Amino acid sequence: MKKEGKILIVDDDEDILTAGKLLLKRHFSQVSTCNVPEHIPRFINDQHFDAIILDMNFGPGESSGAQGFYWLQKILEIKPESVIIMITAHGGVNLAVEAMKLGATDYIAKPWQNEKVIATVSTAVLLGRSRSEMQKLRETNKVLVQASNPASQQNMLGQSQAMQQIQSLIARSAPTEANVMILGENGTGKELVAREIHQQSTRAQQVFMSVDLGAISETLFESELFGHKKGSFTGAQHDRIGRLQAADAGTLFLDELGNLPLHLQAKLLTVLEQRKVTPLGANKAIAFNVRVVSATNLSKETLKDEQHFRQDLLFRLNTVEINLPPLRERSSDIALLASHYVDFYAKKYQQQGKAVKQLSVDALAAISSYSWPGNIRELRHAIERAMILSQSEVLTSGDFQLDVPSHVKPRKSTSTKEHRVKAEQVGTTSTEITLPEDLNLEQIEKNAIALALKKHRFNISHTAKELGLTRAALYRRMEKHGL
Ligand SMILES: Nc1ncnc2c1ncn2[C@@H]1O[C@H](COP(=O)(O)OP(=O)(O)OP(=O)(O)O)[C@@H](O)[C@H]1O
Repeated sequence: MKKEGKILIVDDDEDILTAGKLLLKRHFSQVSTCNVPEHIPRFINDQHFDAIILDMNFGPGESSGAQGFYWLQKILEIKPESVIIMITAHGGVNLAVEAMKLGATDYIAKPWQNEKVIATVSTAVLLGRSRSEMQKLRETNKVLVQASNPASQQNMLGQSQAMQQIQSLIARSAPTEANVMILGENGTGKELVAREIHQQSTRAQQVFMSVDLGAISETLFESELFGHKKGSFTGAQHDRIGRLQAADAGTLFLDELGNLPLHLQAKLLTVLEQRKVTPLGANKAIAFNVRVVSATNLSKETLKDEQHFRQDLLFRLNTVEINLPPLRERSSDIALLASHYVDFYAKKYQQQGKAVKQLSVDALAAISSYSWPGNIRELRHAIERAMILSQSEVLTSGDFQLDVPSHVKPRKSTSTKEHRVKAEQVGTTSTEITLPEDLNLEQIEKNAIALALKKHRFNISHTAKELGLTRAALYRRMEKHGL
């Protein structure tokens, strides 16, 4: 039976070409021949060959091998992954050895033995196919890396003294291999800082792998991070590479580190110390090389409390510590951020006929004095919401309704059909939700999420927990409702 394999034979001797083609055609799916070496570039540029069989000498009386060496190098220049077998004259082993030093894979000595030729070419074809597979994977990997570090990523804005210090800390620590821990409330921009560190590091061309430790269930922790072998647990139908290995050579961003239970902290520490990971069901550890950037909204005090966080893991991760201040402590950045997001959403909603272009002076004053418990994420959402709802070109303070989100504000209605739920029933202190008359489920969901976000000061993990959702599911719903 014929094997898959595309082979090119290059020789100026027509008898060799005919004999080679007849022999190999019986065993491989495609055999092409070329009797003029100058045509090689056209052949290999036009199509892919798993193996190329190349004569050592072209032209009568030639025996130095110079032309063979020349074309060998030329092919490798055009397609470095090419697998080349040299044809040498009887006794030309020394030349073959030279050729292999220059990158040839093997050689066939003339006169050849058919079985030996088939065996040599079969091995070369296998090698050629795996090299081109590798090449494809490398290309795919490049695209994925670019997609994971999009150029369109939001720039870090902020000119306050605090932000200038953060920028300087990033610039100094990014080019080193030091592990960095970013502390800050939810929505202060920890992930943005992590991406910035990656971008300014020597690993910028490699992958940025984000792992949301708050979103991975305890049972899946090992399989997600370390990977698993097929059959290692019920449902493991294929081998799967873990995130640590997938991040190899790049930056591993451990988000929501504070959500990791103590026993999993121990496991994480072990693999980070050993820089080796054993996938579930495997018996061999695999080395990996990552630079770790982590983030948490836990306070320094909580992190230093052994009941919450292993101190040995803390010391491993916080070689450099970056403390992102809440937005209320850098309110001089609010105007810049707000005008950036007004422009951003003006472009986004242009097509839908939204005319908003700027903030009024009173709007700017209102948002500058608000405390923004959800930080920049809340500011961003507040601007988007105001722009969606506003009918005019200028946003006023009324468009923001900053003390309580507009959709959970009590209405002064006396309708007997209106159902009111006291705030205590959903655990808030002062807000009363008004359920709409038609009990529209979408609206109720939106209200519940907005209320829970506010209650938990935009802490995504706590909000998700209270709502009985995963963090990822909560993010999806926030996106859907424009929250
Ligand atoms: N300095 C900044 N300039 C512009 N946008 C910012 C800045 N910081 C944060 N943002 C925006 O605010 C939002 C929240 O940022 P990010 O996700 O990085 O915060 P976080 O601290 O990691 O949040 P969480 O703790 O909830 O995961 C994002 O939309 C981000 O683009």
